Amino acid sequence: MSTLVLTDITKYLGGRPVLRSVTLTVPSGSRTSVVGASGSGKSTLLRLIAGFDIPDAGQISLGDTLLAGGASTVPAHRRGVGYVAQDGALFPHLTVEQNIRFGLSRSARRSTRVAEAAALVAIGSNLLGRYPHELSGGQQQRVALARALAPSPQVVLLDEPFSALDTGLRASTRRAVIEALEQSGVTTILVTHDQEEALSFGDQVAIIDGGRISQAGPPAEVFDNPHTADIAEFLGDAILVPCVVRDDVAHTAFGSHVIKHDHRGSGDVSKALVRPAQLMIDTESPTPNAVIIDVQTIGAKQDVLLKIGSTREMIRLPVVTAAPQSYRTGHTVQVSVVGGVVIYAS
Ligand SMILES: Nc1ncnc2c1ncn2[C@@H]1O[C@H](COP(=O)(O)OP(=O)(O)OP(=O)(O)O)[C@@H](O)[C@H]1O
Repeated sequence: MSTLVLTDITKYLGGRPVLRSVTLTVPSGSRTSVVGASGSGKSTLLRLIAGFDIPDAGQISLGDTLLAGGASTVPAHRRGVGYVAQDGALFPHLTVEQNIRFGLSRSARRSTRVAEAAALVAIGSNLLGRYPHELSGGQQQRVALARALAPSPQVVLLDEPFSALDTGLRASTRRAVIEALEQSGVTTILVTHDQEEALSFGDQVAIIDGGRISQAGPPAEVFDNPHTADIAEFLGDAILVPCVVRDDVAHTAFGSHVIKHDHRGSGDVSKALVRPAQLMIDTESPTPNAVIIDVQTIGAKQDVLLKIGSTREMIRLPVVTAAPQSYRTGHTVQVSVVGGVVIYAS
């Protein structure tokens, strides 16, 4: 078993706490993404797991082995942890084959491990003799993953491995990497500042903010039920509208809604989270509740700015439409919400 457990990890750098009481469990063979803004502590967390640095407090264990935080620390090269850096960090003077072989023991070098690892990341034998500069960015990242997987590590750490790739290559490389990780069954942590990447990567997403994990759980659950309004906004387009709660129903300028999750705590004034995908616009309704303030057409998409009811609330809504003329500045429409809302204290 290679379940990775971080317990109460704290790390100071330059006299400042960079990680504060971080607790996270990554079950054996599963994938977790850690997402946070620049400087939130993501790379520091990976460095501690890899063994490049040690925590000031807390423990890191892998299966039954205490890696850090005990009487002694297991050194990086004995941890069974592979690491893939942002730019792949391939050795430029070594071929693909030599790069993948680099971390293998003498006996493993003679085995079929190099060919297996290359095949796992879909690097064909025709590329094995090439040097890194003769590969595309996506191929370089896949070779870097093959090099990390070749020694059969228990854990692989990916530090923003797709961020240097352009959009199309990024999506295809990500799919190839996920497939290779799935086949190898290795426990994986990916750190990224890209919310979509984090939400689509694995079994668990952990949000890190100012060195603390603010929420962790299955991606669909975390997206559906962000514990704070800040997390809701961080994870994707969020409309937060004032609401009044009466008889366990949330009343907003859009109408009345079922409350899916209530995070008001002791606060009484509240706001409701609505995702743009929940909004329906009816241009023919006899009971309009919003007026179109501005429309911008970008190809098949329209960006519609609406003023809701008699409030001062404005919302900007991306709409895909086959009939762009439906939305005109000054027209009234009815906006309704499909599904329930999550509410927070204001
Ligand atoms: N050696 C160091 N000495 C002092 N402060 C450091 C050191 N290394 C990192 N920091 C600080 O620790 C904080 C967390 O850094 P870290 O690199 O872990 O963040 P990150 O979330 O990975 O950021 P990015 O997405 O920009 O790579 C930052 O504020 C950074 O300035």
